[in-house]
Amino acid sequence: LPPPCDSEIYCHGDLLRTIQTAKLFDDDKHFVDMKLRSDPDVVLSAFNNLSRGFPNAVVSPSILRDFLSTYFEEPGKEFLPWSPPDWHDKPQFLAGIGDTNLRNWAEKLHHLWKSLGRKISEDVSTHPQRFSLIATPHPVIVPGGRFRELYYWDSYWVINGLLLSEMTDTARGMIENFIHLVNRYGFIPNGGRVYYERRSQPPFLTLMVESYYKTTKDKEFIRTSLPALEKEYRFWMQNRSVKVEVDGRNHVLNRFDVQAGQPRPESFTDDLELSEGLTIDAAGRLWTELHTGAESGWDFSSRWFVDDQGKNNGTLRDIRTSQLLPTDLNALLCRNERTLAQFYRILGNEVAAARFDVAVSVRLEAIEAVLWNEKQGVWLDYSLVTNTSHPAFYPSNLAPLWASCFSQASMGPRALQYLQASGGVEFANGVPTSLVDSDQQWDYPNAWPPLQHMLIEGLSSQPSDEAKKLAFNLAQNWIRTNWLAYNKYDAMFEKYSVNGDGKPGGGGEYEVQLGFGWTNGVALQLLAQYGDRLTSSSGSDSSPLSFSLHIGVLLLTPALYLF
Ligand SMILES: OC[C@H]1O[C@H](O[C@H]2O[C@H](CO)[C@@H](O)[C@H](O)[C@H]2O)[C@H](O)[C@@H](O)[C@@H]1O
Repeated sequence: LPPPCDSEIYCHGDLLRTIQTAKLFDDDKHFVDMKLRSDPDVVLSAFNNLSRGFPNAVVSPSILRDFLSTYFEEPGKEFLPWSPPDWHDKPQFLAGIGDTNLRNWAEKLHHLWKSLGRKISEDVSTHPQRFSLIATPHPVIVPGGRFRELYYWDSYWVINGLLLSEMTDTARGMIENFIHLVNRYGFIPNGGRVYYERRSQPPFLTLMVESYYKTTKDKEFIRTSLPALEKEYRFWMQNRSVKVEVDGRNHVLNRFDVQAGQPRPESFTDDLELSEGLTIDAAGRLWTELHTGAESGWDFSSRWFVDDQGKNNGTLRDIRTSQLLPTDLNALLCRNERTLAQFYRILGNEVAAARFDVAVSVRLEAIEAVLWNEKQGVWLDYSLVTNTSHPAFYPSNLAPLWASCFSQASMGPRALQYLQASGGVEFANGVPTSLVDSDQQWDYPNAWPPLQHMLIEGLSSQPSDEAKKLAFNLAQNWIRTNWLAYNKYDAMFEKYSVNGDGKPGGGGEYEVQLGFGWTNGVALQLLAQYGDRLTSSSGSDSSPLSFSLHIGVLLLTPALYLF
């Protein structure tokens, strides 16, 4: 299997292994974000000379540090400070927020775009071989903290926030960057670094264009974007789809599936340590699945663990993301297909629109046959190992509601019942990513902004008052959590804990990050949608009693959640 990219500095080879395993930095991402002072051949030959001076010996950390300061620059040098020129005071949506505390806070969130804007230095385009950063034609809004570069699915919520902030030029520039990346790679990499080059993230480009169109009504932008949107769609259908037979009928659904058989450069030692004791083949399979888990955006989660018996169980060593058909990815592709049909219709191209109508019908049939679980009354990830559903609760089980991709009207109310009985909406500080406390960051007790938003949007689009009320309660809980944390820490976080009011999330392989692109985007969207009703002072109807009972059950009987 190929390495994560071709670069012998940033993606494979002795230099990468030596520096990362010497653990000179707290975070492996530090080294692979450093800029070269000379071209790679010069640096590689200097490194070979250096190691030749120490036959059979480990080069000492101080010599490696000297080597790094001679040949590399600290991360971050590839950007110039950039304040988006279309930023202006008091975008209209602020006036719709009734609660004065929340309105003032929303204004501060609107200000944060200025601190997250980055312009890429021209040096990156003229000497690409000296950078791990991938040059894009327009400036970007980054998530923040260690995430110094653009990220794919994060940018959907960032762009929605920018559009509310009336920063349409910045939003358009970000979309054009992604179009540029599709044209260059045939798909959009996970993020703007060469070490993300072999994997993508959940495909949100079509929905970014939809958001931009809804704000600007710019048909011409749809026309110019469509070839790239089609190209990305083809990538997912040709490289990330699989045939599955259920009840004697074949269906095609999508999965995450990356071909890169070495440790992730930005988490090199984590991946190496995780593979200790495995054969070379088994280690290669594990690394491939780690890349695949990262492609899902849920890196990492017990959602992807499959033990020897094929059960949704185990630890990170049991990660088998490629062996699952995820509900959310398929709901997203269904929404993409429907949106592409609408785009073609807007442009008057009925033939192309009909092609995507057919894709939607085929997908709806597959979602019903493979992902809908009649017993639980919800959609569940489907295992290619056991040909059965994975029964645990994840907010992603409700993604077809968000995408409006279900074939029978009764499925909406049944999914609502499932959600209410699942235990997932009992928490006053957000909906956890799962009910399994695995110490991975995409698991209990962490709650992530995009998942809250998809759930709330899905519920609020349902016809029933009950679903709409739940959507509002979840929005109120989430805003309260973000707001309390902001007051305590003067910061927005990439994720929060459902335990404790205004507590940042944790777990996983890096410290919780501040900034934070998608968190700000989601908070602004909820403040705009529910601004007349949200308050800074109260929670929702969640009862503390059911919360503590739930925690009791969670800690005492984890096996319950496996069936
Ligand atoms: O370095 C570890 C991993 O970090 C990223 O993943 C997390 O942050 C991203 C940016 O906010 C987010 O898109 C992703 O969902 C998070 O899990 C990176 O995307 C991973 O590829 C990387 O391995």
